[in-house]
Amino acid sequence: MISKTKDAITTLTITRPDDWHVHLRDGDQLKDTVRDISRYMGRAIIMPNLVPPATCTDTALEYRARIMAAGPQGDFEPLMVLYLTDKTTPEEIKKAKETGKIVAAKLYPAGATTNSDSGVTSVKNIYSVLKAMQEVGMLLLVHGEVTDSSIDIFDREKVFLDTILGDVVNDFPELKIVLEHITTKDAVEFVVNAPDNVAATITAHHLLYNRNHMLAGGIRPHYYCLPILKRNTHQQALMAAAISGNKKFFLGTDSAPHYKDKKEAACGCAGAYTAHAAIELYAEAFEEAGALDKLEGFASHFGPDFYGVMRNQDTITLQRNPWRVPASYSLGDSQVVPIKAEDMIEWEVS
Ligand SMILES: NC(=O)N[C@@H](CC(=O)O)C(=O)O
Ligand SMILES: [Zn+2]
Ligand SMILES: [Zn+2]
Repeated sequence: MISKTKDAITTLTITRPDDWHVHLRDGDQLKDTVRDISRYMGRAIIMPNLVPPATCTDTALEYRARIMAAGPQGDFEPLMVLYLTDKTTPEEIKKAKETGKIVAAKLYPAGATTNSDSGVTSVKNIYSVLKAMQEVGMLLLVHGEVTDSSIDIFDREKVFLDTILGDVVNDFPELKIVLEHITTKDAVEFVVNAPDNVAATITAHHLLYNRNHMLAGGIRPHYYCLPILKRNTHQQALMAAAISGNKKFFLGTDSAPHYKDKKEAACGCAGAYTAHAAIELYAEAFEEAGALDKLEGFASHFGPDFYGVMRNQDTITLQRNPWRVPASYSLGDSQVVPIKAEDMIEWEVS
């Protein structure tokens, strides 16, 4: 439901959204990340790239218990994910699935991103695991970048699609696959042309920004994330996909906090924090594209439909009420600098 005064839309009520890709970290950071994610998200897919990673059923369930102990608001439900390694077994997949609390497993090519060193060194090493996932109906979530140092960082997503993911899609026709945080026109086309068991998440920051925001007029480390921001033509292709109404594209923030001093460093960490204003940032992007009416499908319908779970039954309301984002938020015993720090956000969730 949309209300207008004169021409501007002032309130927007949508089915409660879910976040299909988020990093909550662990330890004393959980009180902060869990507070933010559970403000209005119904459910979230919790990424397992902890130190050490959540590679088995027991560690994933223990992590879930720590998230619940951090005191989420409302009926927030964390959906857990197993971190795949070369050593993951089909038996572990079956055990995880039987818990009902672990809904997916994550393929990190070893070395591709933050805390991915224990990831998979060759997708062939996990073919028996992918077969088991296909059989039991567990989703495969993919960080889609090659790690070959000879491949330019701006090409790593496309090369992954061409040399790795295409074969996986062909070899496992019944396996549900989510290509996470897509960043290129090539990825949009790959997903559009793939069968219905292949979908993708899109972050708010890849809709709002391109590599100029990170690199023109000074280097801005808080925009540095992986896959890296691309040129504006790719940003436009992502926006077109997000507002297309195509059910294969849905919300996954990839909100990934790192301490301020770890970002503002000679060798800064990859990851952007957006959970302080997740749906608000998407609303800005959709409004800029003149497509606020497409936000609900993307944020609240297509994700649960693809995962095969019920849509949330209640709603949230966004109001036009511009507010200034703080310079930083507390994160554990330190600080995180959020996206749009000290800048204005147009929308507020009431
Ligand atoms: N996206 C990022 O730049 N970083 C994520 C890892 C990931 O999702 O690839 C993180 O955990 O910090
Ligand atoms: Zn990733
Ligand atoms: Zn991520």
